[in-house]
Amino acid sequence: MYAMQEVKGQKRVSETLRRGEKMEEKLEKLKAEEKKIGMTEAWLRKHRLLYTGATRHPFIHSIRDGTIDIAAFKTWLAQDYLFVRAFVPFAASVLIKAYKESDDDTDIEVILGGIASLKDEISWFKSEANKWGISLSNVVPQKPNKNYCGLLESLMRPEVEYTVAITAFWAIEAVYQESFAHCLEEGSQTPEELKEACERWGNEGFAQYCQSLQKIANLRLQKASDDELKNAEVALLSVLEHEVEFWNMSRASV
Ligand SMILES: Cc1ncc(CO)c(N)n1
Repeated sequence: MYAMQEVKGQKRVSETLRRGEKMEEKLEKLKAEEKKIGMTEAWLRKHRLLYTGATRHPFIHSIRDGTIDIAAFKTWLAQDYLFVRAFVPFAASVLIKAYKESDDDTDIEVILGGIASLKDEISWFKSEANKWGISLSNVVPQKPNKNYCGLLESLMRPEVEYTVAITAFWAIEAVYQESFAHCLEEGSQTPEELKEACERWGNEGFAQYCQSLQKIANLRLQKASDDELKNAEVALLSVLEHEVEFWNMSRASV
């Protein structure tokens, strides 16, 4: 009898918590509408500290001020090569979701453009590794890399909605864009031999591609259900956390 009451009590508590979460999502949506900004911008404001942690990491600062230990850069390069290889099937899964769920043809074109440049990116990783004397065939993924690839795997599942997947996709690309663009800004002292790497993600074309992804995500989020909104916000936070861990991993290797 007592146990039954307790179960009912717990149910009530979790129901109340769920309602609270739903109200919070609605509030965020209203705030975004009021400020005439997209949902993604509203979330980046809400989670500013974490976003700054991912885009202004000490690893990035050390590239920008020229104090980077080249061993850390080499670790990052080798590990990111593995990450990008795992990112390709994730991007393909987003493409499939866009084909099935989007009513806007241009979504496919933006995502396809991203996939096409991944082919070029993989070639770049190979020649860059060659330049630094790294053999990519013997690289073992480190724990934070495995965890991040695990997140990609989970987001590839068919039951993950397009809105959630495209939000994560945008966030993954945007973190690199913001991080590496920072290394090329005026006053930066990025070593000459690292500039090409920074250019890959810090260039204007990549910035525009990220904006296109963000626009798609915002349009989808505007029409999303409370559940989708919640899942998309959680996916965004997971991406940011994994990005921080990825930088930490690269820096800790020296
Ligand atoms: C860890 C990581 N995040 C984002 C990108 C952008 O594609 C990348 N190459 N690697």
